[in-house]
Amino acid sequence: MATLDLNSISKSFGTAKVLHDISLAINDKEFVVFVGPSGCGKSTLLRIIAGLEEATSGQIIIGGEDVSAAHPVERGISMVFQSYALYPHLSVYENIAFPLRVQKLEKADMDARVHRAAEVLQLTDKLQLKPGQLSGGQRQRVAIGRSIVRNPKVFLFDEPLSNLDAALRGDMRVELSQLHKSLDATMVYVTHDQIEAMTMADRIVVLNGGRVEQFGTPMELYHHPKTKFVASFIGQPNMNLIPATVLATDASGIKVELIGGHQMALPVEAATVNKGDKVEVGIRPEHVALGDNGLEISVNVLERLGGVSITYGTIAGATRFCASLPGDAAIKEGEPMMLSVAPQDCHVFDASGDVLRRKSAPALVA
Ligand SMILES: Nc1ncnc2c1ncn2[C@@H]1O[C@H](COP(=O)(O)OP(=O)(O)OP(=O)(O)O)[C@@H](O)[C@H]1O
Repeated sequence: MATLDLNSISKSFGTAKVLHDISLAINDKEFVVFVGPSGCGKSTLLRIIAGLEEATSGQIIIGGEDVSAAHPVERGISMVFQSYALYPHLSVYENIAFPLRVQKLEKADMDARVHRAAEVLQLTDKLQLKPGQLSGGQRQRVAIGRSIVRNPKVFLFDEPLSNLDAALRGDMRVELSQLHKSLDATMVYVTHDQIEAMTMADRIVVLNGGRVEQFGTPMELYHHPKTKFVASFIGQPNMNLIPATVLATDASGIKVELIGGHQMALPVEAATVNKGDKVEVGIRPEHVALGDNGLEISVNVLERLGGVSITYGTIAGATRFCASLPGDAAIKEGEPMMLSVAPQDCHVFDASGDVLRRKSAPALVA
């Protein structure tokens, strides 16, 4: 069993507190991704799990055992870095075997483990080559091979794909997901790329300013973001946020007027807002349709991608609005378009950025 529990982890560098009381329970064999903007503390948290950095307070529990004070090599973890950190003068075989030589493993056992890792990573015919003769993706696979042979309880990845070009990153995402399935291992993966997070994770931790904003499955974060920060971080293109004023509240929801004058009845809990309050209504670009009676958008730029038409424009001449419409939508750059959106697809955020919980029943105020 390789569960990983973080109990109230905090970290300060001098007077700067960069991690605030982080507690997470990661399941055995789970693929968890830490995501967030630059400087939010992702790498520091990963390095604390690895034992490369010491937490100011809190505990790291791996497989039920408190390893907070243990040396990195005693924690049963293995870390893959963004820079592959391969030895250029050693062959692929020797690079993968390196940690086993340090452990003074018997030759036959070492040979078997290196070949098994090479097979999983499709590097068998590259074992005699030097890193300089490999592509970026192949080098990263060698670095992963070096971590596989140690049979760690938990794999840690720190932005392992960010040195690769976009196409190769896409291929490696798929390979890493397959690797996770074939190794049946617990993996923690750091990235600032929300597409990597959405496609690979069983669950995602969204970090913001050293705090956990939300921990959930990709679809929980997409459909039920708890904060404006999560809502705008997850999903591509980003969620639109439209300033609005609360006109009325009652037991069935709230009625708002969006900037530009469009009024909507939205089925959300009204407990934390009052008439006259400013809120923001979040609408995903893919949750709109061309319609007669709705939001009026001036289209500034139109991108036709074949399968979808993406428009960038404004509401009321100021608030930016992006729409993603299926196929060759009947719209033109420089012209206004009317969009409709279903109330149940709207998210409402109060002035502090917290979401107003959606009501399960779709009853609306009149
Ligand atoms: N050794 C250090 N000494 C002082 N401050 C540090 C140190 N390491 C990190 N920090 C600070 O801690 C904060 C979090 O850094 P961290 O590298 O964990 O962020 P990150 O989310 O991984 O960012 P990025 O995506 O840019 O790598 C930053 O403000 C950073 O400046």
